[in-house]
Amino acid sequence: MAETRPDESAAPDGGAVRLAAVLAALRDGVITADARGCIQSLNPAAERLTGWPAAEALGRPVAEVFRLVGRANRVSLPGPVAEVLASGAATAPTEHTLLNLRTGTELAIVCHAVPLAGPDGGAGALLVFRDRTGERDELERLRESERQLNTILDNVESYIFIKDTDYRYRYANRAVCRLFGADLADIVGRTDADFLDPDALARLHANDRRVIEDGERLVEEEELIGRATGEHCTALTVKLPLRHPDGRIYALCGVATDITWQKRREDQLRLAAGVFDHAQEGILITDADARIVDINPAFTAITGYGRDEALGRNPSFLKSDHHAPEFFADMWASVLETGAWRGEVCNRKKNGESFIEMLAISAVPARQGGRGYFVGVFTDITQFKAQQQRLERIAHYDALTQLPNRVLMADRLHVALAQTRRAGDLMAVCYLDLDEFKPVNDTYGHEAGDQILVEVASRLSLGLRAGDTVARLGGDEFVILLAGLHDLDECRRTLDRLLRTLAKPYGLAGGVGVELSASVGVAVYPLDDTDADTLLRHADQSMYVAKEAGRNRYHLYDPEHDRRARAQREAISRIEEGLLRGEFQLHYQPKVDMRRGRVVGAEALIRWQHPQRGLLPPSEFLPHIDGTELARPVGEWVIDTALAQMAAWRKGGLELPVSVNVSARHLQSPDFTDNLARALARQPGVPPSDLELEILETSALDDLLHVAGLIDGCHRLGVSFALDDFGTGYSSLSYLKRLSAKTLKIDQSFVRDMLHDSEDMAIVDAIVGMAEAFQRRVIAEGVEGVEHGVLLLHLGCDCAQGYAIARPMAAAEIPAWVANWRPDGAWLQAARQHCPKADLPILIAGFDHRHWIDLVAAWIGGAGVAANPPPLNSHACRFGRWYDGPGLARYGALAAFREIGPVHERIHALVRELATLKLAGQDDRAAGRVPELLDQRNSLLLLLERLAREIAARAD
Ligand SMILES: Nc1nc2c(ncn2[C@@H]2O[C@H](COP(=O)(O)OP(=O)(O)OP(=O)(O)O)[C@@H](O)[C@H]2O)c(=O)[nH]1
Repeated sequence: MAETRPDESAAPDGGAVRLAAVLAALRDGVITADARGCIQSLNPAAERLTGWPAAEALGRPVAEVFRLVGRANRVSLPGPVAEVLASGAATAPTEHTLLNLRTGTELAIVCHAVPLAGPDGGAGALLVFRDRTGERDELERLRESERQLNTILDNVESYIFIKDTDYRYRYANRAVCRLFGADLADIVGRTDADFLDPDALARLHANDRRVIEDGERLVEEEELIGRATGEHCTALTVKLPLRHPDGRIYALCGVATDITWQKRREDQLRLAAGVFDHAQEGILITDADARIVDINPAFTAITGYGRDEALGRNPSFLKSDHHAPEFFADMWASVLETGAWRGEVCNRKKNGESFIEMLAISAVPARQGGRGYFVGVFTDITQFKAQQQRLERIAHYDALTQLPNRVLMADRLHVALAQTRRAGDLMAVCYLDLDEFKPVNDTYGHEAGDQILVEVASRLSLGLRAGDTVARLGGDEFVILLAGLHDLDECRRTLDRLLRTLAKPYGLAGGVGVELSASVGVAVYPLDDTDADTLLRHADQSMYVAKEAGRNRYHLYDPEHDRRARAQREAISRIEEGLLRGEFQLHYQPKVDMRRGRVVGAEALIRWQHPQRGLLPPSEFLPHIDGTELARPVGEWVIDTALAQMAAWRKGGLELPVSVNVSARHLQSPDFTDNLARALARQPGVPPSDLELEILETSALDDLLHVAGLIDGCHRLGVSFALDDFGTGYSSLSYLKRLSAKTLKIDQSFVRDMLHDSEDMAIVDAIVGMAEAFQRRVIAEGVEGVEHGVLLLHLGCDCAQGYAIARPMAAAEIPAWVANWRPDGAWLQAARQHCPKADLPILIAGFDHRHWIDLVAAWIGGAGVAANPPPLNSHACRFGRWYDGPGLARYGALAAFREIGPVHERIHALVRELATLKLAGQDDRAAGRVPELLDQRNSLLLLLERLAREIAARAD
């Protein structure tokens, strides 16, 4: 702005007028102030800008009219006039905000002041200011617009950049910065070589040159790969030259859009289209209304229908009559409900041929606004199905008879079993095997055999109900499943009918007729309540029973019999295991000569030290192996062990003969004698004569002659035999005669009861007599009381074995027992005394009385009255019955006999007294009188002895 110098005007009037005109014309406000800072003049622009008319403003301080506030902080400022007046120097133009007091309007101004000499010669100041509000707003608008542009540029996905003619970046938006991994400041001034992968550089540069040098506008696809970030994209780049107004190119502007995703999508679509076109599977696409909208070439290849024939139609035009309408209804229900369906469909081709396809339908959900569609993919599996059916036939049917084979039969059996369980009726599994089929084959040839098998299959099939199954397992074996039976009779009737049918002649070529029969094993569920496999096995087992029973019959499986047989097998195998594990041991029961007071031997008795059940007697396990193969190894173990024990005792100075029990099975094993010889040889210190073999007289020695020979063979080795349990068999006499056993062992049942059973005594007496007659030794088993021994001695049997002598004991206890054993006094006395057999009843009457007294004493001494008392009537006790009966008849004439009666009566009277006391609860008083009772007993026994002596004396 030009300085106003009114005081320097050469022509006051003209100059003043011109000056006023100039001032009036100026757009800048001009204010002059005197040295005090009061306004001297202001031009119209100043009036307008400050809002102060000159008339009001003149004379006022400048600061009142021209009020300045800071642009940023809005604090009032002193203004340039004050500065000039204070400093005397001009101020530089400064931008401010001028507040116009009058209007409240805020203006942006630029102002400066210069010193000014007033007309009075005093100092003053000239203030010049211009309204810049319009310019400032424009600038603000420009800045705002730039900010917006940057925001847009930085937030678009596209890469936007400007390069100068040296191909250096002048601008890059944030997308570019991201791709380059650099800030804008680091990009500006650099070239692509600094940021992009070298591979793409040459092509990019060529494009840039076409724009910069040739002025072309390019639209190109470019690969952009950030060197630092590795970020990669395919971009569609638009590059255009930027020109000066004169047309010169000064820069290149590029906008690159990332089309990577679109490219991929395009690739995918291309791929999908390729798959669609080249797939082997037929593909059809329908709209939501099931109208075909597309098919692929394979569809045409499979069905024969071209696009024109298929498009717009419902796929049901392919359907055959194979499926019911419900099939398709279900199919679509599944597609709509689950979005998919998969299965086999039989359709019809254009040429009318039906084919089977494996079809998968998928519902493709609707996009926004759309209705979705369905895709069906199918493969022609007709060939495969045919092959599968062929294989299935081979796998499940017998090629010769066309009957179900074992596999299909097993399947049917499982199903039938489940049905039977549900229905609660019976099912029979019948295992049928032709009888003597091999000879038919051998005689008439394999082909004839085949013909018969086919005929058998046919007869069986025709003879059954629809629900039954007949299957051929192979060879001449068939299985028949009879389901829904109400009772066993129904099963029997069917089997009888089948057997009759099969027994009819089979006609062969040349008029030959062959007759055949069959054997059938039958397991009936649920009588045999087991699983399918086991039923079949049981039927098979029963078929063998039918064969063994004579063929041409059926045999029903018996579960209980099988259970017992199984238990038996398990027991045998456990015993075998026990033998291997050394769980068996021998105990020894001494045998004595009661007359001479000598121990004459011991019987070895097997025991099983069972790990769980403890020590088991032979009755617990030997019956299981009786007659089995295992009898031999167990028997051999017994002989070996007994011989080893005898050798051990001998070493300790005890020479004790031992007898062992030998089972019939063991004895009759072919190499028995040889094995025995080897066992003896293993113990050379033991004389064979010390070993005695006890064989059961009852053990059904089938072949007496053979056994007799065996016994003789063993005798030659020096080993003797005893017939055990003698008297219990049917042909004891015959055995005695035929077998050269040295010893007879009287069975303990006779010995035990002979005191009370005169018949048993008679048997014992007879056996002793026989032994004497045949010159055999005799020994009694089961001697449980001293009286048994006494009676045996009187009967002439000196040797005995039994609990009254010793129980079986461990081998280690035997030497001490032998050393300490003494015979009972009664035996020694009986040995000295001769008692005619006819008078032995006196002896027995004595035993009876003694026994009765023992019972009475025990009853009286026992607590309470729980047990019944022995017979109290003197004629009811065994002694009384003898006395009144046989005794009176034989000895009634003897005084010694008659004396006995009153004593016997007194004893009974006393016992009745004691019983009364006991029953009255006076147990102690009753017990206190027992010695009195024993005294009276002794008196009676003395009288009996006297009677015996008297009789003996008379006999002498
Ligand atoms: N023809 C013919 N024979 C067969 C076939 N399969 C097996 N065999 C014969 O059938 C016979 C079966 O005989 P077996 O059941 O063992 O004996 P079997 O003579 O019937 O005597 P048992 O069954 O004891 O009454 C054998 O000779 C086999 O060679 C076949 O497919 N065709």
